[in-house]
Amino acid sequence: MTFGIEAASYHVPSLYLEIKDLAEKRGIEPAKLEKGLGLHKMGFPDVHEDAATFAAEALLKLIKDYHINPKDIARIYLGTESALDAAKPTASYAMQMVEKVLEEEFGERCFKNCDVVDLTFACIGAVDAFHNSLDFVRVNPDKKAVVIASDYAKYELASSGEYTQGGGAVAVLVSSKPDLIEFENNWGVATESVFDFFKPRRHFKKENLNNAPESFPEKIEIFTDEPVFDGQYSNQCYQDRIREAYNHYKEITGKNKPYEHWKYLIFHLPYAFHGKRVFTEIYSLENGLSYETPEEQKAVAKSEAYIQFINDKIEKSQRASSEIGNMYTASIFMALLSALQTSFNENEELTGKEIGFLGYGSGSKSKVFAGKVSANWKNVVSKWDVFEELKSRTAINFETYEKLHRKQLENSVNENYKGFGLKYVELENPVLKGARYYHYQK
Ligand SMILES: CC(C)(COP(=O)([O-])OP(=O)([O-])OC[C@H]1O[C@@H](n2cnc3c(N)ncnc32)[C@H](O)[C@@H]1OP(=O)([O-])[O-])[C@@H](O)C(=O)NCCC(=O)NCCSC(=O)C[C@@](C)(O)CC(=O)[O-]
Repeated sequence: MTFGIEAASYHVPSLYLEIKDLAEKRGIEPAKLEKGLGLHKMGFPDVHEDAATFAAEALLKLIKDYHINPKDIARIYLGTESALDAAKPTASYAMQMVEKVLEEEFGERCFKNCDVVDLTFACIGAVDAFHNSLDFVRVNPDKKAVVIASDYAKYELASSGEYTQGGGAVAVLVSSKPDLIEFENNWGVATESVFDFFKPRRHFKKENLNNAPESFPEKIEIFTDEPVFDGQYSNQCYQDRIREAYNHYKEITGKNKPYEHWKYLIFHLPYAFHGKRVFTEIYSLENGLSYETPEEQKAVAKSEAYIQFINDKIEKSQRASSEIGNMYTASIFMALLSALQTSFNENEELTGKEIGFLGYGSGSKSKVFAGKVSANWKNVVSKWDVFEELKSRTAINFETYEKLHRKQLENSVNENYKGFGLKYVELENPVLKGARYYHYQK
């Protein structure tokens, strides 16, 4: 029996900012962002969009496109680091939104017996949900699981993370009928607790706040959606963890140079060119090349053989990322969709080809694993149109972007949007304060 991904869908934020507009306003050379990091557009959520609406859109699309009976979904595990609540899972919001839309066809509470939860480990949380759900279907081969990766990658204005912002969701159906990719059960894992990127409770003292009212507590702790991070250190942690997880994968499988057997290398992409920039180390180790000095490292990156390797095995997975930015947990899944969509559009045959995955989540952990493309993959991919759909987003200017970022807009940019949207957050009723209410516009 085989296990893996039976179907997949995605959703991206409805707005975007041209990276060159951001570069100009921040006094950064556009070529650094476009040619150095591979960034072209930055996906950005409208006022009514958040990680729950992205997840709901991807889930509804999955169910509709592949004619899934929602009652056959035994669990919905959602990987996110953009949780809207520290107790109530974002998955429960997404599930409720979709349940309402499906009510007419499937009756009330079609997810009544569905196991729903969030998993969090920065960008690798959805890989963890996927790993766990694969185990679940291996034990229960007659059951189906949905894994959703959904996030909004937001950084402080004018920080070095700002140009890597993005967002969106990918949902996959995991089952014993892996029409897209079947996965082997080998997981290279590497973990180390570090502070490369994290979202702690921020501490504020009353004495440091301007005009704090008398009733204000002396000290408060709040979560913000903007991380504390050290960019170059996070690059190093990423590189170290994927090397360790890759070596662990080699150890447990006994495979020699596994990357050479992979048609595509699918990375967690915090920005489009990250995978190809960091893989130089593993590539050098595998090929006996010196990798000590910055000059040696540059020489590997610029070598004809490495450039050919990138063009063959990584470039197609970067394309969606260049148009969206970091999707945190969803980035690795979107990198997969990007590569498969491109192969599909180019009429390439992938059946039986092996794909390697290198996941990373700050804080920090990497998982390295592999799967094989199934004979039915084209039927699954025929439901997507990733690059065409990206063209239907609305462009925003820099002023609108800053207002959205600062939460200064009351109304959505696209007021007549279709699909799920946040209607309001309860602020008065003491027993519902903070509850979020969503609706669906046809
Ligand atoms: C990612 C960094 C650190 C990048 O930091 P940076 O300082 O913007 O860029 P850089 O100096 O590292 O690289 C710039 C590249 O542009 C090139 N360049 C320069 N000028 C030009 C020019 N004129 N024309 C052409 N190319 C140019 C330059 O040569 C270089 O390319 P290289 O040669 O090294 O390949 C920053 O954006 C950042 O802090 N981002 C936020 C954190 C982050 O994304 N970290 C990534 C690893 S951690 C991770 O992936 C986890 C994460 C973040 O997703 C969170 C989670 O797990 O939840």
